[in-house]
Parts: sequence; structure tokens; C-alpha cells
Amino acid sequence: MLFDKQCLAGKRVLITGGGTGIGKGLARHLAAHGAEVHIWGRRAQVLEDAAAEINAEVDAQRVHWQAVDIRKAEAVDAAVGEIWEKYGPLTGLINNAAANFIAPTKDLSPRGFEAITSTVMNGAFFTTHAVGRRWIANGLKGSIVSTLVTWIWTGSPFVVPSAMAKAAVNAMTMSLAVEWAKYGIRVNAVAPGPFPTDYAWKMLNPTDDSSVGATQADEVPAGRFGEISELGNLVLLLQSDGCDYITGETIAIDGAHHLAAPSTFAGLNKLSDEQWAHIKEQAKAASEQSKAQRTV
Ligand SMILES: CCCCCCC/C=C/C(=O)SCCNC(=O)CCNC(=O)[C@H](O)C(C)(C)COP(=O)(O)OP(=O)(O)OC[C@H]1O[C@@H](n2cnc3c(N)ncnc32)[C@H](O)[C@@H]1OP(=O)(O)O
Ligand SMILES: NC(=O)C1=CN([C@@H]2O[C@H](COP(=O)(O)OP(=O)(O)OC[C@H]3O[C@@H](n4cnc5c(N)ncnc54)[C@H](OP(=O)(O)O)[C@@H]3O)[C@@H](O)[C@H]2O)C=CC1
Repeated sequence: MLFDKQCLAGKRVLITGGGTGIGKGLARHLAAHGAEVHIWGRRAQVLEDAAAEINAEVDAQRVHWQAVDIRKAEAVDAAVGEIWEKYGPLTGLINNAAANFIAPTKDLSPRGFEAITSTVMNGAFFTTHAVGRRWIANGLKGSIVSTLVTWIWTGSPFVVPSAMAKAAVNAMTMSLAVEWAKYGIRVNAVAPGPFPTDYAWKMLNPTDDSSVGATQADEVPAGRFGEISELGNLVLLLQSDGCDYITGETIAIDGAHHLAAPSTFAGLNKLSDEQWAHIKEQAKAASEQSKAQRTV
């Protein structure tokens, strides 16, 4: 284990969307390092099973759950209030819940747009607001980390509502970092590349025809998908007291995926040493020819 097993002892962290995929992996990682973790989602059974599984692994009742729809501001506020009363103040929040599907934008209905943006943007705001205003009222510091995606920098066709809403949460991250720094509240985000999870892959890679660069390991310069424990280590650091001066940042964790755009020479990563030697010969020949014609 890279970090001490108890390095997050005393931390109490809420993870939205913590019953599945990346959120569940983060819950497991933080609980394994001593944190008390609260997980939210809309499916009680999924949450109960996830909490029981992780509690058995850590041999402690460290993970608690509540069924909450983060699109409903009043429900979010009530559920955060319940944590405060029953367990005590949170020390951290991970805005991780999301909705997404691929679709041609011209065919999206207003309700389809709303289903995604209200979860990603409104949900992150409602949760951040409910937690942040309690920290400020109680004079407590805290750490907020949102799970974004590298589309905040590149945009992406066919997932426009997701790219728009994630960009909005990036704007929230930068804005609140400045507004809330004086209260000791840090606001950061992570921008993962592809980390295959069950539901996301059903939504984003449902058929062979829809298998494209965004979901293919061989399009990642690092040559592989991300592992949730790597993301866990980054989030752990941001939730610890070890880097209090980091705020307002969105940190990519994607094996350089988003930088390897088709407009760059990223594809040349596939060339062999022999091919590079040939390229050098060709270029040198062209250069020598041009040098021979120089008159000054
Ligand atoms: C570089 C990195 C590469 C990988 C990047 C990955 C980045 C991000 C990934 C994610 O965010 S993955 C998260 C995936 N997880 C989820 O989506 C979980 C939650 N999802 C859901 O609840 C549903 O799947 C939902 C459809 C998104 C929303 O469900 P909800 O119950 O709120 O809505 P519905 O009533 O079912 O539908 C509302 C509206 O939307 C239309 N719609 C639904 N699916 C589609 C579709 N596939 N295509 C087009 N339209 C769709 C549906 O028809 C409704 O509209 P109307 O018909 O009523 O107009
Ligand atoms: N997997 C990947 O490659 C990448 C993922 N991400 C981001 O990581 C995060 C996790 O994604 P991933 O684990 O792959 O996908 P999942 O579908 O497994 O996770 C989404 C979670 O959000 C919860 N959720 C959705 N809507 C709501 C709601 N209205 N209220 C409360 N909870 C809700 C879901 O639970 P329920 O349905 O029970 O409500 C589910 O647990 C997302 O923010 C995603 O955008 C970013 C980049 C890459």
C-alpha cells in the first residue's frame, strides 16, 4: 500500500454515485485508508450491497449509505443535514454521480438534455452548496473534489450535454476555490480518461460500431486504461491534509489521452526504430538537395 492504512482516520467523506463504478472504487480506497465514507445513489439495494461489501473488506462499519436523487435540492440538503446530526460534520465531498449516453445532438430531446445536465451540473451544485454552507456556518475547513472528464478541455461530439455540464462544474471549481479559500475550503477536480466501468461502458460503448478512440486502450499514449486505485491515490491525496495549498485545479489522469489529438503527431508513437531511420534519411536527402541550391 502506497499510503499509510490509517492516513485518512478522522476524515468523513461523502461520495455521490458511490454505489457503482468509480465512486464505489473510491469509497473502497478511502475506507481502506481509514476514512468514514457516505455513499449516495438512487438505488437502495445497490448502495446497501456496496456498503456491506466494503465494510466486510475493512472489517469495520465504515461505509454508510442514503438513497438520494441529487437533482432534488431539498432532498440533498436534508440528507446532508442527516449526516451532520447522526455522524458529525463531513470533512470532504466527492461530486462523482453522473448521467450520460451517446446520441447525435440533432436527435436529443429537451428531456434527454435535462436528464444529463441536471444530474451533472445541478446535482454537483446542490451537493456542494449543502455541504459548503454548513462548513462556513460552523467555521470548518473541507475538501471538495469533482469527477470531471477531459472533455472540459477538448469538448466531444455525441456527448454534448455531458461535455457542457462537466465544463460548468469546472467553472464552479475555479470560482469557488477563490470565493471559499478564506474559509479553508479547497475546491479541486480530477479529469479521468477511460476507466472501464460497467454502466458507463454500456452507455458509451454499446456496440462494436460505437467503439472509437474515447473508449479504446490503444488510443491512449500510455497504452492502457486507467486503474481505479490510481485515481483513488490522487483523490486520497486531495482529501488528506497533505496538500492544502492546491485549490482550483482540475488534474487530468488519462495517460496523456486528451493531448494525443489527431491534429498532433501522436500517431507516430507506433513507428519502429527502422521506420524512424528511414524517415531521417528521407528528410536529410531533402535537406541536402535544398542546401545545394542555396545562393546565400
Ligand atoms: C475520454 C474519456 C473516455 C470515457 C469518458 C467517459 C466520461 C463520462 C462518463 C459518464 O458520465 S458515464 C455515467 C454513466 N452512468 C449513468 O448514466 C448513470 C445514470 N444514468 C441514468 O439514470 C440513465 O441511463 C439516463 C438515461 C442517463 C437518465 O435516466 P432518467 O431516468 O433520468 O431519464 P429517462 O426518463 O430514462 O430519459 C430522459 C430522456 O432522455 C432520453 N434518452 C434516454 N436515453 C437516451 C439515449 N440513449 N439516446 C437518446 N435519448 C435518450 C429519453 O428518451 C427521455 O427523453 P424523452 O423521450 O422523454 O423526450
Ligand atoms: N468511466 C470512465 O471512463 C469515466 C468516468 N468519468 C466520471 O466518473 C464518474 C463515475 O462514472 P462511472 O463510475 O464510470 O459510471 P457509473 O454509471 O457507474 O456511476 C454513476 C453513478 O451516479 C449515480 N447517479 C446517477 N444519477 C444520479 C442521481 N440523480 N442522484 C444520485 N446518484 C446518481 C448512479 O447511481 P444510481 O443510478 O443508483 O442513481 C451511479 O452510481 C462520473 O462522473 C463520470 O462522468 C469521467 C471520465 C471517465
